[in-house]
Amino acid sequence: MQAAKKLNVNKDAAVQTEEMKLADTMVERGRIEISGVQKVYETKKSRFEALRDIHLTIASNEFLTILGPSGCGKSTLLRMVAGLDEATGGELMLDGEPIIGPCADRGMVFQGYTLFPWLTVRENIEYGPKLKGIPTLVRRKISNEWLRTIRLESFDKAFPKQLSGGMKQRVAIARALANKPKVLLMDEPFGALDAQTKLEMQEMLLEVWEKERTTVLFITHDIDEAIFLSQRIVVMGAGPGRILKEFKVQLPDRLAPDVRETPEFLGLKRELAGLLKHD
Ligand SMILES: Nc1ncnc2c1ncn2[C@@H]1O[C@H](COP(=O)(O)OP(=O)(O)OP(=O)(O)O)[C@@H](O)[C@H]1O
Repeated sequence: MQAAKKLNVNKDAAVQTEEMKLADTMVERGRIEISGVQKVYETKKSRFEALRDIHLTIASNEFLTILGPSGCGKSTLLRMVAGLDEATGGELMLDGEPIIGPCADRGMVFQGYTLFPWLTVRENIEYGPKLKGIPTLVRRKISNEWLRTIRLESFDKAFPKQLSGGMKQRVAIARALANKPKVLLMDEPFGALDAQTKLEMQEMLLEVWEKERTTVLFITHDIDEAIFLSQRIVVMGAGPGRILKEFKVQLPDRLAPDVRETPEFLGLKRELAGLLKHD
């Protein structure tokens, strides 16, 4: 009887754990809703409409890229999602809550290197968890794992000035994700890198995203980069900034060495180039 009871208790606990796991996967984490957003820059003498009537929903765990020419308002939109800038019309929500300012639930990686120069690589990665009060040993485990993922284990004690551009951006990604944000916001993060390093970084980001499945909002004007990385691409046009069209990206095998030569990749590339040329 006792044994049966014990068994039952264990079974209940196991079922409970499974149910909790299931509930966890069902919770929407990192869903962004942008509804009718407008941005007007106004001074006493001038009025400039940077964004008009933007409607966009980014699903939980989605990798979405905004592609568009210089000045179409990509960064303005991303800054609003980050809570660094306010819309002059419309609404932005994260998981059903209005976005009213910056918060640790949105990690950011920009083109300019944004590491703390006075902290080592490991300290940069542990910065967010430390602010959250995570104990030293757990922080060490988190940073060890990230140092392995970004292949910089032997640079743990190095300072940002001792790193190459690509290495700095790897640390910036690790630092943003070590904090377990709901959303990762990336504004041309590889824009300043040489072509080869850029390709390596794109592959690393894809690997990390496959593992973490954080919602990513990525900004670029590089068509190849957008196709390689994204599940969906939203093309914006300028004057005023608005959404022109969106594309679902379906590639046979994204990490195959010849992915950029596949008919799917080249066909989409042609279509995107045509759209950007005619806007
Ligand atoms: N603070 C500001 N005051 C006035 N105009 C601004 C301000 N910030 C941005 N703009 C204008 O809004 C428009 C959109 O700028 P934004 O930086 O969002 O474009 P972008 O698509 O990200 O460009 P890029 O690819 O060159 O970074 C531009 O014409 C820019 O000049």
